[in-house]
Formats: sequence, structure tokens, C-alpha cells
Amino acid sequence: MVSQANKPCDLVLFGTKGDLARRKLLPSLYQLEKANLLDANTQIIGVARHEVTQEEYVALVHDALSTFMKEEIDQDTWDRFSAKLNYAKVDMSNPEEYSKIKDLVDQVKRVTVNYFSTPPSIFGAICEGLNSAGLINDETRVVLEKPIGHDLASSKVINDQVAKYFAEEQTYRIDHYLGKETTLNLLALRFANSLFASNWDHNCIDHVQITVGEEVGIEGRWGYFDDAGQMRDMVQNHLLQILSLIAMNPPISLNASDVRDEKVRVLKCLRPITKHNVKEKTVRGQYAAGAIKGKPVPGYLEEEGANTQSNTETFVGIRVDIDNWRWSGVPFYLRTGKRMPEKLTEIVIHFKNMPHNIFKDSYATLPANVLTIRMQPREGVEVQVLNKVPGLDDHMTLQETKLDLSFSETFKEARIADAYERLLLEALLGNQSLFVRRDEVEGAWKWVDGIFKAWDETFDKPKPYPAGTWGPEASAFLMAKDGREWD
Ligand SMILES: NC(=O)C1=CN([C@@H]2O[C@H](COP(=O)(O)OP(=O)(O)OC[C@H]3O[C@@H](n4cnc5c(N)ncnc54)[C@H](OP(=O)(O)O)[C@@H]3O)[C@@H](O)[C@H]2O)C=CC1
Ligand SMILES: O=C1O[C@H](COP(=O)(O)O)[C@@H](O)[C@H](O)[C@H]1O
Repeated sequence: MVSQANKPCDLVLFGTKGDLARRKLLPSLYQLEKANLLDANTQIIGVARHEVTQEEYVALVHDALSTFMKEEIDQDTWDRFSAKLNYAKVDMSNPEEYSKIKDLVDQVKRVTVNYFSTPPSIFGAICEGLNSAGLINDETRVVLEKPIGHDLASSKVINDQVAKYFAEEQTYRIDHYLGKETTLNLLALRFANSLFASNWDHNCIDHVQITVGEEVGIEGRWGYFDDAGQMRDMVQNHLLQILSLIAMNPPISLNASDVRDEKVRVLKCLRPITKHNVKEKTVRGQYAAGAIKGKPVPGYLEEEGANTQSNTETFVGIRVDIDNWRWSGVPFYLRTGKRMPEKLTEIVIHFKNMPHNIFKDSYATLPANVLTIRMQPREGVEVQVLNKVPGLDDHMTLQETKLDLSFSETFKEARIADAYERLLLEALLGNQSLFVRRDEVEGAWKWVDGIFKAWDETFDKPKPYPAGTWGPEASAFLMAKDGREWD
């Protein structure tokens, strides 16, 4: 892996002065440099529409690293990294300006990765600009940031604009959750451990809960967020990707098409939510003023730039049914929201009860096993099991106990890389398995569009919840009416 990544290449970072580039992409590239995963002849070409000298660009990158990295900048790494930086001032909507990039990229045919860290509305224009400057060949790749569209129709337009110039094999759609260590570990857990592999279906599993709670609000992104809402921001991509990895059949191999074929099959089996069942299967919420860890925070409608009429949801809870053999009768409950009490991404698999209880004297009903996969923070895996309490009394006294694997304690030396480090590396390597294929994006939109339509048809409005709570009361009811509760 190291030797492949070490091949010299050009990485062209469109939108290099933007928030994502400064906060995540430039620090991640620095980390790849630190780990010696970038060849000495690799170039990083930042592109934006401002007049910036080479020195100013290098200073801007240094500022981004010192602002957003938790560690000190290492001088040696910085010397090597800064030598790779170049800048091109380009108005991305003007094809004539792309010759400035051509002057910088290596004219020898080698891999060029074009990272579009810009609004998706200009992806098409960037592709046209690259084409008109003769900057596309079969060694050229594009990395597309999310969201790809606002619904199925608009995502098809964007995908078509890109597909006019780039084959699917050259197109890398980002879902940064796929780059998280703990997401990758889902594959290890499910397909490297027969204990789980053989119990992973409706025979053994009662239901699954997926929670992606965020402490943050919308962080000054009113313009973007109010148009998107939590459904488009988190469910259409991250939660459906996690669900697909949990629910998919074993892929033939780890290669990109095998894994993505299986994920797309799950998306095809999601039972549509319509106006007839949307009220019992979904909950929308919007945070009101409240407190997070004791600190008062404003409500969504009081955020900077807010529109007091907005009906955009900041919380979504959904009961998902997967209509296939494996998951028949096993609901997946999803919930995600801004301004929850804590940042927490967790998958909880509730196994079925034992068919018969021979321990009635000590336990009237035996609690079922629970497998908790903690994706962030406190990354780890936990299994709740019943144990006999040691002792000489005549009773079989049982107690619920936990087998708890904490990643930080078990892998003490390991550094958990940021998702973007992994994804940038994979894009340089040409491995698409951690990127989202077009049919996945469109399959997810198709299902999500159905929910929006059902919300419209039933005049559903988000229910308020105080910031710092786990969503509106209706979220608890979503589970309670099935005789269950959130963990
Ligand atoms: N920020 C985040 O945390 C996340 C962002 N994303 C996605 O990443 C992408 C980038 O987001 P973000 O960095 O937040 O957005 P920003 O608006 O901060 O950055 C976008 C950059 O693109 C530049 N740009 C836009 N239009 C043009 C043009 N015609 N010519 C030249 N430059 C142009 C902007 O330049 P200028 O400064 O001059 O306007 C800006 O620097 C978006 O698709 C977003 O949805 C996805 C997940 C998280
Ligand atoms: O894509 C997005 O993800 C973040 C949450 O990501 P995480 O890695 O911090 O869990 C979310 O806050 C943001 O609104 C969304 O666009």
C-alpha cells in the first residue's frame, strides 16, 4: 500500500480556501506527508478565485494547520509538505482560466486527483473547464463532496454532468463516515468473526438501533442547513451507509464492486414510507432553546441568519423495515439530531430472548444479549451477557455483565486517523471501495424522497425539542408502540 501511494501524482484541490479544505483536507494531507505516504514529487495544487501569491498560499495552509490540528506542526514534515504546495487563481465557472492549472500539473501522464471541495452546483462547470484545458485522460480522477443533489432528480443532473467527462471508475463520491476506523471495523466484526456472522439475521436478532447524535447545532451554516435539514445532511448519506453495512449480505470480496453491489441491494429492499404510514414510522424534530452540558444554547430559529418560519428538521427518527429474507420482521430504528446531549454514534444490536427460561428462580424473564458497537467517541465493542454470580448458595443467581473491548486500551500504540486521511489516501491509491457508487446515491435519494413526499402530503411539521435532549417525546413513542425503548 505504501509503495503505491508513494507514486508521484498531482492533487488539485478546488475550493482550497473553503471551510472543509482548511479544517479537514489540508490537515489530512499533512498527516499523509508525516506518515511518508506522499512521494517527494507529488504536488498539491490549491485552486480558488482569489489573487494569492505563492508565499501567501503557503502561509494560508500553515495557518489552517495550526488552527485546526490538535498537534504542533512538525518542522521537518512542514518543510517537505510546503515544498509540494502550489496555487492557481481560477474562476471555476470560466473554462478559459483552466490553462493556469495546466501550467502547473506535471505534463508527464500521471495520476491527477481533482478534489471538488466546492458547492456541487459548480461540479459540472469544473468538469467542463478541465476538459477544455485538455486536463482529462484515463489517469484523471475526481473526488466529489456531498451532498450530491437535493433529491433524486437533482442528483441525477449532477451525476450526468460529471459522467459526461468521467467514467464511474474515475469518480470517487465522498461519504466521510466510510473513512472512519470504526466503520471499517464493522466489516471486520461481521465477516471475520463466525460468532457474529452466523447469528446475523431474523432468527437471532430482534431489532437494531442506530444513533448518530451531535452536540453541535448548525455552526453558522444556516444557508446550507436550512435548505438541507437533518434528513439530507445525515440520513440520506451517513446513516443509510451504516445501515447498509450492517444489513448487507457477505460480499464475495472486499473489492469495490463486490462491497457496493451488496450495499445497493439493501437500499433496494428498504420498504417505502408513504402518507399511509409516515406518522407511525417517522418523527421530525427541531431544537428549541435549551442547554448542553449546563451551557445555555439558542433554539434553531434563533440561530444567526435564521428565518423564523422555517420548518426544517434538525432531528429525524425512523423505523426502517428491510424487505428481504435475512431481515424479515427485524426493524431498524434510526435517530439523528443536532443539539443532542452528547456526540455519540452507536449501533446497538438487540438479540432475541431465549426460547425457554430454565432460570426462573433467579430471573423471571431473561434479558436478551445486546451487542453495542461504539463508533464515536470511546470507540469499542461491548456485549451484554448474563453470568452466574460466583458463590456456594444453592441458587443460580444471574447478573447482567459486559464484555467490553475499548479500542484505545487494546490498541494503545495506534493513532486513529481522521476519516479524510483514509479517503484521500484511497483516492490516491485508486481504491473505490470506500466511496459511494452512483446507484447507491440514487437508491438512497429515491427512498428519502418518498419520506419527504409523505411529510408534504400529511402536512407534517417538526416537533420542538429542547436543545440538550434526545429529540421530541414522539421519538420515544416511535419505539414504545413496538414495545421497545431507545438505549
Ligand atoms: N464544511 C464542512 O464541514 C463540510 C462540507 N462538505 C461539502 O464540501 C464542499 C465544500 O464545503 P465548504 O468548504 O464548507 O464550503 P465553503 O463555501 O467554505 O468553500 C467552498 C469554496 O469554493 C469556492 N468557490 C465557489 N464557487 C467558486 C467559483 N465559481 N470559482 C472559484 N471558487 C469558487 C469558494 O470560494 P469563495 O471563498 O471565493 O466563495 C470557497 O472557497 C461542499 O460541497 C459541502 O457541502 C461536506 C461535509 C462537511
Ligand atoms: O457530513 C456531515 O457530518 C457532520 C458530522 O460528522 P462527524 O464526523 O463529526 O460525526 C455533521 O455535523 C454535518 O452537519 C454534516 O454535513
